[in-house]
Amino acid sequence: MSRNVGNVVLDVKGISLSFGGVKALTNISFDVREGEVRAIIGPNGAGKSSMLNCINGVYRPQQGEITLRGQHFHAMNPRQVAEMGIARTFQNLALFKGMSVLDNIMTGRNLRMKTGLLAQALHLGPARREELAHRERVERIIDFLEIQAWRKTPVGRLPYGLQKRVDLGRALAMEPRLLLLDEPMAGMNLEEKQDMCRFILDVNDEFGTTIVLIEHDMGVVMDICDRVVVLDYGKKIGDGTPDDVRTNPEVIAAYLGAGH
Ligand SMILES: Nc1ncnc2c1ncn2[C@@H]1O[C@H](COP(=O)(O)OP(=O)(O)OP(=O)(O)O)[C@@H](O)[C@H]1O
Repeated sequence: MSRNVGNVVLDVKGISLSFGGVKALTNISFDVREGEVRAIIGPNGAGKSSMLNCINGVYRPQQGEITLRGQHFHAMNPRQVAEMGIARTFQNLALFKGMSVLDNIMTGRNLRMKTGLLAQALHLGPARREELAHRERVERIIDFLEIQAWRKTPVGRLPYGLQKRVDLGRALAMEPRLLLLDEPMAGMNLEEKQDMCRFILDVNDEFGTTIVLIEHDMGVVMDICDRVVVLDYGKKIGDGTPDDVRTNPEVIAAYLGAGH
């Protein structure tokens, strides 16, 4: 991969997380560099989603620390993490099914809205102007993701692959510098996967967004990622380029053992 990768932006150090007796993550460390596409892979239950949830402030690990551009965010809630420029999409879509594509993506702008809800509801001058500016940005995202034809369609009526694209749009509306994608290709057919890969690479290329993604499809991981972290039973068993991890005996054993 010939991508321009810079300094470390996200530094995960010695993270351990348990739920009662279940150790979801044990002493996990890895870093993410500016501009790279980084994957987290591993068999089911390996701890991948838990790791993303630690990064975006949903879970508070019992041990370890995470820094974004040198700033600690151990005690931050998801909103504060989002304000630092981290957005994410979810494995199980969390869209408002009855709302249009446009309105769903608009919800991603909430974080950036300055006027209060009351002023917005009353369409007061500054609120109206602000809304128009947000609308413009959302329309640009809709163009970028090539979903103009469904702007007014309720999201629940769209095929699954398009819903995933809307979910990506909502995350992009937050103007993240670091984008976390939880299985962006899950449940998609080949064509939808190819489209999603193209959009992920375009986001990375055109907006310079750093991307961390969880993915089960090894072909996708090998094609679009610069470096890969491999988790198994909450432990890190591999970390390196796609070629490094593909030939790592521990990784091969974990996947064979899990029946992949
Ligand atoms: N909120 C929770 N409460 C209790 N246990 C949890 C919770 N979240 C995750 N776990 C446990 O932590 C471990 C790691 O789960 P996690 O969902 O992070 O794995 P994963 O690699 O994302 O799996 P999958 O590929 O199936 O999504 C599992 O044993 C899971 O049951």
